[in-house]
Amino acid sequence: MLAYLPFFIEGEVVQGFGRGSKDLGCPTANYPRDVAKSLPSDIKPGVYYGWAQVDSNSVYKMVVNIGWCPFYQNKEMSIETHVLHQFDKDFYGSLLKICIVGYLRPEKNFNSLDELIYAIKQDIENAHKELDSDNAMKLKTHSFFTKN
Ligand SMILES: Cc1cc2nc3c(=O)[nH]c(=O)nc-3n(C[C@H](O)[C@H](O)[C@H](O)COP(=O)(O)O)c2cc1C
Ligand SMILES: Nc1ncnc2c1ncn2[C@@H]1O[C@H](COP(=O)(O)OP(=O)(O)O)[C@@H](O)[C@H]1O
Ligand SMILES: [Mg+2]
Repeated sequence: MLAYLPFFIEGEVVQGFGRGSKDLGCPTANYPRDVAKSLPSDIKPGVYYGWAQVDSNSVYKMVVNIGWCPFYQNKEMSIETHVLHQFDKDFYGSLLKICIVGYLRPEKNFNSLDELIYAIKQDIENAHKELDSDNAMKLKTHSFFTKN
């Protein structure tokens, strides 16, 4: 787990591996490699939940996967945020700010894509619940999201 939660990250949204996560109903906004490299070295890979803001727009709930995606065996660590909001269009090139509030589970390998999709659905449900707590709600209005 991140020893220092809440943890704040900001950076540009770039192209990922284009594995069609949109087809899975779960697009993930990827950060550039240098943002992943700047994370504390003792970070625990896994699935976290928190708040996300694209440019200076509204703050929404999110789930974020930090790690190597064992199902796909990525060579580099990535940070991928799925915002729990239906956007009208893509936002590549935008500034994405996230506040990581809590930890859900370790990254896992799966026997099939369907099992990965099911796990992500559970993560989204759990994130929704956790983020309704008073302590989590306080971070939604943190100055990180209001200052420019
Ligand atoms: C909430 C969430 C949980 C995830 N959990 C795992 C996991 O346990 N194992 C894994 O290999 N990948 C996991 N992933 C990452 C997916 O494999 C990843 O989003 C997919 O590779 C799409 O990558 P792309 O954006 O580069 O196309 C998770 C992604 C999200 C959003
Ligand atoms: N709710 C959402 N959460 C995250 N990204 C979204 C969302 N809706 C649209 N997008 C767009 O989809 C892109 C990610 O799609 P994805 O299939 O994961 O492709 P890539 O492999 O390039 O990351 C994001 O960069 C963003 O522009
Ligand atoms: Mg992605």
